[in-house]
Amino acid sequence: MRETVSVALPGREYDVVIGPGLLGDAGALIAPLLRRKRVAVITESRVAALHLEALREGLAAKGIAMSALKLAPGEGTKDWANLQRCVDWLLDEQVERGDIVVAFGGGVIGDLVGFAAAVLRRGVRFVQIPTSLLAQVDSSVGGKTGINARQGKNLIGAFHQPSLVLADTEVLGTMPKRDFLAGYGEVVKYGLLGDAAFFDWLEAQGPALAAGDMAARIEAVRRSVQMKADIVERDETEQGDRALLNLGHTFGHALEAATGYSDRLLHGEGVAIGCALAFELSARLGLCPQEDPSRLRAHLVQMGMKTDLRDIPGDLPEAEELLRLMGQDKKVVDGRLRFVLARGIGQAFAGAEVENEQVLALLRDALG
Ligand SMILES: NC(=O)c1ccc[n+]([C@@H]2O[C@H](COP(=O)([O-])OP(=O)(O)OC[C@H]3O[C@@H](n4cnc5c(N)ncnc54)[C@H](O)[C@@H]3O)[C@@H](O)[C@H]2O)c1
Ligand SMILES: O=C(O)C(=O)C[C@@H](O)[C@H](O)[C@H](O)COP(=O)(O)O
Ligand SMILES: [Zn+2]
Repeated sequence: MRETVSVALPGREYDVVIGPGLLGDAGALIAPLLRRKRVAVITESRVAALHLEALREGLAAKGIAMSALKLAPGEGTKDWANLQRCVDWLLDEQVERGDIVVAFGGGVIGDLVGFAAAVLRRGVRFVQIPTSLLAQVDSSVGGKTGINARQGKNLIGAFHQPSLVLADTEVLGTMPKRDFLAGYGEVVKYGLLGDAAFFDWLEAQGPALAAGDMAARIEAVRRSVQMKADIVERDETEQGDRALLNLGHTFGHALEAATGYSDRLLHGEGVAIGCALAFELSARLGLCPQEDPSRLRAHLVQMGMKTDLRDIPGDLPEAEELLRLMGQDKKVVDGRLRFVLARGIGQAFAGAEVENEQVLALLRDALG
């Protein structure tokens, strides 16, 4: 039950290995990349308590020594202070240019540690060992790394591809349900953006996947990663097609900013709500039939996920303020928002210009 997806970027090809029990084999899988038998692992306390020993043992099985830095869990860790902490620690550990840094955790750790590796000694190689569903299906692949700024989400960062990704689907067994379902928001995104058959499959298999069915988990990770790899191979630095992976994010990132990157709204929850809004906007603009946003919402409800602005606890700012926050989106051109919209499920397209009034009307209706 092991799958491998290759990301074929010229000169920087790497494998994404997917399946149960990979932590135990981490030493064998990482050893070919090493010049000396040691790695510096950066993780966070929740993941460390559950899985760091298994990783240590897996590395030790091939005589690889491991030192570890444990950060605090949560989105707040993706900041300047923790970037500095990572870089300081890696320098204190005398990590050389030829060494490997390991990011062991969810998307927060992957983004932060990948960025630290990108700037350390002007770039050292790193391995992603994603432990959350979101990180396995999305953030560990494709090389977007970075931290959040006061002004908005992921505004400081670099493209820095990992040298290897090990997605051990067994570690997903310890994920809290809410975090797991947030990651499912990105899985649904893949069906919506370019693969209607995958969306059909998720409608049928989503509940089994959430209940822990290993074959379903491996299949969901494999299909998502394969789609991401195909897109990243075509457009590594988001000059065109890669923006498809941003479906739902213009809304989602603004909502994360509006809720202070707190646990009122997790990234994947914002993406799911953002996808619902993007489909609703597409239907209002006559781009897709109204059945599509309805079908999407029905599936999110079936999975027990948030679908609406009204599902976010606490007060949200008014529509005008949400639109202002959306203005920090990296797809903005000449000060104007560009949306990823859809002509139907599995048929997203990037670069859509929409009048502010139409976005405001949608947001006002959604805020109720
Ligand atoms: N670089 C990219 O392409 C990309 C793509 C998507 C999302 N992201 C970023 O990823 C972040 C969200 O990632 P996330 O949802 O993994 O968040 P996260 O890293 O905060 O992990 C979610 C929660 O799950 C816990 N956790 C992780 N693995 C676990 C396990 N195996 N068992 C028990 N608990 C576990 C963590 O401690 C945390 O509380 C956001 O910052 C988002 O911007 C980046
Ligand atoms: O890999 C990509 O490209 C994505 O857009 C994937 C997203 O799921 C992810 O959240 C990404 O970090 C968002 O990128 P950003 O450029 O909008 O910050
Ligand atoms: Zn995302």
